[in-house]
Amino acid sequence: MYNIKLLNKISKIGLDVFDENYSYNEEMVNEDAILVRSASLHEYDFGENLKAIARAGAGVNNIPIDKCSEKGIVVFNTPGANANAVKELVLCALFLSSRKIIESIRWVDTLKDDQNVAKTAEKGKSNFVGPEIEGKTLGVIGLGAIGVNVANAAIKLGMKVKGYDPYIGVNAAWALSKHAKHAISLDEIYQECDYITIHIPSNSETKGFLNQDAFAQMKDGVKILNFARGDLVNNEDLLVNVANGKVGKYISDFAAPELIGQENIIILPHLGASTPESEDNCAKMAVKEVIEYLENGNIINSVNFPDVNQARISKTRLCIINKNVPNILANISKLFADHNLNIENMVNRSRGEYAYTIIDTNDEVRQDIIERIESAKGIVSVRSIVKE
Ligand SMILES: NC(=O)C1=CN([C@@H]2O[C@H](COP(=O)(O)OP(=O)(O)OC[C@H]3O[C@@H](n4cnc5c(N)ncnc54)[C@H](O)[C@@H]3O)[C@@H](O)[C@H]2O)C=CC1
Ligand SMILES: O=C(O)CCC(=O)C(=O)O
Repeated sequence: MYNIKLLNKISKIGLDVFDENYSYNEEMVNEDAILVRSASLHEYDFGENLKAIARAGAGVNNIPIDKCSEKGIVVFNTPGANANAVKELVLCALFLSSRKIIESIRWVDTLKDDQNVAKTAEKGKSNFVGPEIEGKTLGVIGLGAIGVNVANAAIKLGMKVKGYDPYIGVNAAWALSKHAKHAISLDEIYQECDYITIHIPSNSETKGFLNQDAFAQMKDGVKILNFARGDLVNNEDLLVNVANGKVGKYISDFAAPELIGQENIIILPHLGASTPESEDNCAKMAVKEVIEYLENGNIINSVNFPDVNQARISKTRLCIINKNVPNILANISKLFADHNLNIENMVNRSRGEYAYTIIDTNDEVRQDIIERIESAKGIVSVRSIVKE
C-alpha cells in the first residue's frame, strides 16, 4: 500500500488512475509521495518515507529542488500538460493589452442608471480605441511548451513573431513555426517588439529578468505579458515605466500588493492552467509518473534526476540514488559478485551532482546486503522493489 499526500486540489480524473494499492488525501502522514500544484514546499518537513514529489504543472520554483536531491527525493513535473491552457489565456491577454476592453466594460457598468445608455455608449466609445495586433511584432522570450504554442498561434493571427531562447530543446525547435524569426539577442526583442511575452522558469538566474535595463531599450508604449512567474519582473522598475508611459500595458497572472489597482496594469489570480482540460492532463501525467517510480523505479520527467525507463525483466529491482562520483558502480558490482548475485541488467545515468542506478536481478538481495550498499560512501538511498 502506498500513501500519497495531496497538497492542492488535484483533479479526480487524475486521482482515479491510482488503483486499490494507493491511499491518498490531504492529511496523509508517512507519505511515499506528494502531489502538488502551486503550494510552497520550501518550509515543508520531508519525512523519511518520502520518495517522490510530483508537480502537476510546469514550474517547480515552489519546491526546494537541491534539498530534495540531497535527500534522494525525485521531483517530477508534467511538461506541456498545461501549455494549451496558458497559451489561450496569453492570447486573451494580447487582446486585453491592445484594445481597451476592460476599461470600456468598467465604463459601461457605470451607466446603469442612464436611460439613454445606448446613445451614451456610442458617444463614449471613442475613448476606448485600441490597435489591432495583426502585422505587429510579438517577442517571445522562452520557447518551451508554452512559448512555442503562443508563437505559433500569434503567427496564425497575423502577427510577426521573434523568439528568443538560447537553450531551446529539439522538440520545441521542431514544433516552432518556420515563420517565427530567431532573435539572437534579447536586445533585438526589446528594441523591435510591440508586444513582449515571457515564458521562462523562475530561478536564481532569472529573477528580475525584466528590469530597468530591459525597459529602457523597449519601444514606447510596449505591451508586456507575464504568465510565467511574478518575480521575473522587477516591479519597482516596472511601476516607474508604466507611470512614464514606456510600458503601455502590463498584464500578469501573478498578484503583488504594489501592482493592484494601478492604471494600465491588469492582474489575474494565477489562472493560466485553470481549465478542466489542463487540470486533468497535469494530474493524470503526475499520477502516472508517481506510479511508475514507486512500482518500477522508472524516472520519467524528473527535474532533479536523470530519466531512466527500463522494462522489468526480473523479480528484484534495486533503485540506487548516488552521488555522481567514481567507483560507486565498481563497489556495488563487487558486492554483488562477493555474494554470488547475478546482475541481469544494470543502468546508470547521471545528472549534475547525482546519478541513478537500476539493477535487475532474479536472485534474492538480502536486507544486510542492501544495508551495506546504503552505508557505502556516495550512496544517498537504496530501494528494493520485488515483483511477486
Ligand atoms: N500561469 C500559469 O498558470 C503557468 C505558468 N507557467 C510558467 O511558465 C514557465 C514556462 O512553462 P513551459 O513553457 O511549460 O516550460 P518549458 O520548460 O517547456 O519552457 C521553458 C523554456 O524557457 C527557456 N529558458 C530558460 N531560461 C531562459 C533564459 N534565461 N532565456 C531564454 N529562455 C530561457 C528554456 O530553454 C525552455 O525552452 C514555467 O516555468 C512556469 O513558471 C507554466 C504553466 C502554467
Ligand atoms: O497548478 C496551477 O494552477 C499553476 C500552474 C503553474 O503555474 C505551472 O504549471 O507552472
